[in-house]
Amino acid sequence: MYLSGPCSHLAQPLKNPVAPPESGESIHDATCDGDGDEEKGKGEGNGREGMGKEKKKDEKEKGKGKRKRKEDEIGMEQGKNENKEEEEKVNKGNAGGILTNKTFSELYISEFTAKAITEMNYTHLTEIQARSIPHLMLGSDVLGSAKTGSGKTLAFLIPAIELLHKACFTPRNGTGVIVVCPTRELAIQTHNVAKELMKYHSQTIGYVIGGTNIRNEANQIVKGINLLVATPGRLLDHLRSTSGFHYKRLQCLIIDEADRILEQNFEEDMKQIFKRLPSDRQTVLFSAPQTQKVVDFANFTFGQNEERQRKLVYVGVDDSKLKPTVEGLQQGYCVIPSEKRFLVLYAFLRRMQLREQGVKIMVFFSSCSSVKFHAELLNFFGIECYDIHGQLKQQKRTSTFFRFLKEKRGILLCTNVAARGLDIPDVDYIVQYDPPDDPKDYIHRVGRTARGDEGKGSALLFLLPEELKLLIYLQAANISLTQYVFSEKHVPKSQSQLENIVGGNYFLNQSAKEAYRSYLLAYNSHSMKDIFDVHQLDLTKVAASFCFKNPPKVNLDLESGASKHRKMRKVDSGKKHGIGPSNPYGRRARSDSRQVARF
Ligand SMILES: Nc1ncnc2c1ncn2[C@@H]1O[C@H](COP(=O)(O)OP(=O)(O)OP(=O)(O)O)[C@@H](O)[C@H]1O
Repeated sequence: MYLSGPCSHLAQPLKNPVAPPESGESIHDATCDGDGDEEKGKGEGNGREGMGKEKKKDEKEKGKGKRKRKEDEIGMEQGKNENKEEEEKVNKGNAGGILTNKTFSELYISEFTAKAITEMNYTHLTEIQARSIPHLMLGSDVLGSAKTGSGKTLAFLIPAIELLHKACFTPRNGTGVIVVCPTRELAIQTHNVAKELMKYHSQTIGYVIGGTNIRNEANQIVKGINLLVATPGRLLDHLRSTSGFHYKRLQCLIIDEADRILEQNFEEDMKQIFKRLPSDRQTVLFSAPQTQKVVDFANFTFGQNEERQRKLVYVGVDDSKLKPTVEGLQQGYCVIPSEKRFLVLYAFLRRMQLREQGVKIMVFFSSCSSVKFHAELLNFFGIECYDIHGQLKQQKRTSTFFRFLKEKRGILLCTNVAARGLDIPDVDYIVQYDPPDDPKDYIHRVGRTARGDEGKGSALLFLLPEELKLLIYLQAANISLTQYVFSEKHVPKSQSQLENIVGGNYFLNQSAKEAYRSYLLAYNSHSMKDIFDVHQLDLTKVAASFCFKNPPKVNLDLESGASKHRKMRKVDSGKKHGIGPSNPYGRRARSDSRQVARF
């Protein structure tokens, strides 16, 4: 069931009807970055075929209480009713996968979009798509949440493109849809997916992100970009200073990874953005589940507007499922003393590299300096790897990202800048060399693997003995990890043995010191430092992992922090929690029947 013809109208009237199109007017690609790199990654992750045919009734909704609480908080009466009906209508189309039995051909969408979807090899909708697209197409404000890798991008892009199509937007009408993404790479990737979906449409598309030439972007914006993907800071810059930016007819504002937008301290920018954009637009928020932040964000977005809050439709796909990570993900941790961490990482990557079939690995660190240093060191030792972090020039960041995206095998060292939303095909392993900030960060990092329908992957968390308490916090978020122990025979005994293996003699430079310093800083300013035994860190051992025989002097300026910790130590003295390598989740209550598998 496709709607054909360029100007069929929405079931509900548009909020800001646009002027009729001028004949012959169109800019087919208003992409704002001269660097053609983003094109290379186009469609990489979209060729998933083999949609399951097996039909299986979905489990009845569980845990309604939890969702009810969320709904009450932001007054989503309408959403509650519609969700119930939707859940009953949408049945799973494949066991263990993310697809439903609903097909794209059942959607009331234009033939242009339908043709593009077919060419992208999508036939069935995922659950979040099946449940949110109908509401979005009716023009409702929607708050959508579903696990990582479950197809949220298409869920908001398809209705947005249909909206522009039905309203017959032309460049002259300016911007009709804005998609806000928290990171530059995610913005580029979202733009690429939208571009592929809009291949047969006449509407224009572009993106604006920090770190690129603002004047080139402004020139494109002035020509008219109907669907604009943007990072918040750069969007605000254009709203403030690009005089020909025509956004008064904006129909829809979409915010992807909404919780992250608040975390990254974009609140002020977002407030300014909301103030400038027409208030009668449709507003759409998408995020991973398990996050109170999204509810906060809905409150923040709609403020005092009770009417809007009441009408907001909440589509929470995985709220009733206990596990916040996907089925195809195998997850474990290993306890490694600091002086051995690099050696274990080296041994792990070396073994993976020797595998015949290509293996794709992402390794997360807590700071840019650490990524830089470890990339330098691993490349020196003959383990080729890419690196992405916030201190790289945007052009390098973008080109590295797309190179890794295309690789069949390879290693990417990164900070959390690569943790959210990025859809990198076929990542086999996520290694967390430094711990995540909190369970939510953990979920997003491991969400870079096992993506899409029946995706599979593994995640390995490196923990120092001082960091074991983190497992309790993960457990509280229903994330239970298996313990793995590295066989010592594969791990070089010491750094000097490693040097002998590669026959090299590398010199210590400023980057080692920088990395060591930022490691200590990250450790001390970690948002969950309260749960780490920071004061027990043995600096000599930590320094050894950065190739120093003796800890170098670094100025951390942590006087107050240190005394706070000493005080905390007094309060939290002894081993009340009972955590140790043999009992990583701490003392158990009698009723606790958790199983911890060990090897
Ligand atoms: N209907 C579909 N059928 C098959 N595959 C799909 C479908 N929709 C999306 N996918 C695939 O699933 C993968 C994940 O999609 P997407 O990036 O939209 O997930 P997400 O929910 O936004 O994840 P995150 O929360 O990490 O941002 C992509 O590779 C995409 O091509």
